[in-house]
Amino acid sequence: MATPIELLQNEVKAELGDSVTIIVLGASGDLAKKKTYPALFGLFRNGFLPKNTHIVGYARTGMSHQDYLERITQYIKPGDNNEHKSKIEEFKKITSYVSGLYDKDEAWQGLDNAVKKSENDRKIPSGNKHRIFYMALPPSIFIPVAKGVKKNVYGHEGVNRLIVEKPFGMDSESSNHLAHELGQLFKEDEIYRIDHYLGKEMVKNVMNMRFANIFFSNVWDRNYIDNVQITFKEPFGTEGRGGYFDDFGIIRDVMQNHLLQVLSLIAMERPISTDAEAIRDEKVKVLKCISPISLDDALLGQYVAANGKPGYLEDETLKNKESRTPTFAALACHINNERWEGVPFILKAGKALNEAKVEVRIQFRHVPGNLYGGSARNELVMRIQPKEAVYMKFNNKQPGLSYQTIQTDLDLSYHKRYTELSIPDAYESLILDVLRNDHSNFVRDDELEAAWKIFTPLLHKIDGKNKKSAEGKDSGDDLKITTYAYGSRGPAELDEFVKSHGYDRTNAHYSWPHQSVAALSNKL
Ligand SMILES: NC(=O)C1=CN([C@@H]2O[C@H](COP(=O)(O)OP(=O)(O)OC[C@H]3O[C@@H](n4cnc5c(N)ncnc54)[C@H](OP(=O)(O)O)[C@@H]3O)[C@@H](O)[C@H]2O)C=CC1
Ligand SMILES: O=C1O[C@H](COP(=O)(O)O)[C@@H](O)[C@H](O)[C@H]1O
Repeated sequence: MATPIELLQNEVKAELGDSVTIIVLGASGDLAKKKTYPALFGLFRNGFLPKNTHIVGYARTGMSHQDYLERITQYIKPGDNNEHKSKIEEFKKITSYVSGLYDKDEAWQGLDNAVKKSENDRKIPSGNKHRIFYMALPPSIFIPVAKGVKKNVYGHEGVNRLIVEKPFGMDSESSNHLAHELGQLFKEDEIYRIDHYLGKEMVKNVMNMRFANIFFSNVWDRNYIDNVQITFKEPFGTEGRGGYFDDFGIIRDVMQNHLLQVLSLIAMERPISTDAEAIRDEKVKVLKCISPISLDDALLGQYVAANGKPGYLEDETLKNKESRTPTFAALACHINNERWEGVPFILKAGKALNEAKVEVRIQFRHVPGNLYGGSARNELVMRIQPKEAVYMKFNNKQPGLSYQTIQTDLDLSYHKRYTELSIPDAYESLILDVLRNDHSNFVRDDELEAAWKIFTPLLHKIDGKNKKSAEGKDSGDDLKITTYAYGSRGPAELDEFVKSHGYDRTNAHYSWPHQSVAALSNKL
């Protein structure tokens, strides 16, 4: 019987046979060196790339072959054994670099010639000359690059796939424009819009957890769940990325995409199958039930200097030194359907906070007529990072002579349970999905449209705050942006905000990971 790894390898083979050319556009950039090439190496090392693979890097920067190899391997984790080191050397042999412009047909033809030469050198038969284009580029050039590729480098003797990185537009209008332009050039099934959160282990686990466990199905609705929080916390600011970040803000950076994707997996109905379109159909349906976020449901903040760390406005790369762009937001989404009416889904995200953490926290209702008085509410938490875990806060008799009810947990911490496991990076998993032609973990065009509708009115208000009129007023005057200290838990108003949306910590004196049993008994 085939192992899980062999099954995946077989799926790649069924799709691409023995050959593919992967073309990394923007190969000189940050994403390419930090994520794309290390992920490609991971796939190569584990035998997922077809045996006749070549990777061509393309960008404007002139680089020697040696410089290119050094650049693309600098973020590959150094292995502790010779086999790993020799794999890196083998990996270097299957890649080359072409330098050229993004707006000249001759330059693209130069790339096409290099790809054709490589295909001929590898003696790839017609029909198997598959080409995968990975756009690791700034969004400002997505459309011209897609046009150049389609006109000059698109293959006619095999399949073509185009991987696009976020951001997919700035609002509904620009996103629809991008979708329209890409749609003129590539078929929807050739396009893979990456949201790397969909490649994270715990995010991929949401469907398995929800739909492979009977005990969740009957409690997964407004009758049992009081509120859901999806939280993203980073302990560092925008240092060095202020130029990019200021045009986007925290909502466009991680909420409209990463956190909303997680929300749709938690909230969607059961798909008719695990087929990509079935899953994406359900995600679109639930997104369409969410009303645009109102001002009353938003708490926005920007970090200020504290503990020797600079405030957002002190970031040297920031052009607008009076920027009102939020670096923190808590937003309550309301899903107007039979399952979720009255259950707020609170998205919270911030830079320069007190810790690194991404999690989903589902808080259940109080036990009606509880025999044990005011016991704490149950919570189911999916820790996405760091240290993947699923834990359930639940109430239990205090072990020993006491009859008290105490809050404790059922804890599935991956690093304790799966000690031999090394979880692949999200990008590795997603590029493998492209090779297997599985769109489940990629964003469909109508999903994007529905997602932008939820955020665009609020985003336009925020954008208005950065645009002052002649009288010095801004068009977002009714919108408050508060401050919080670098390294804090966020704005002081946050606890009140989540409380006002139902989050209740009465009698919850316990925090995960659990205290030792000895520590508990000492407290008796
Ligand atoms: N960096 C990261 O960690 C993440 C990035 N992303 C997304 O990935 C994509 C790429 O990001 P990243 O690698 O950081 O981007 P970079 O700014 O590093 O750009 C990638 C390459 O594009 C070329 N380039 C940059 N600016 C321009 C321009 N104005 N006109 C033409 N070419 C330009 C440069 O190559 P050359 O000049 O050599 O042609 C550069 O090396 C973006 O869409 C980003 O949002 C998503 C998640 C994380
Ligand atoms: O897309 C983005 O995500 C990162 C966070 O990704 P993670 O995998 O490290 O959780 C975020 O830092 C960045 O601002 C944003 O553009």
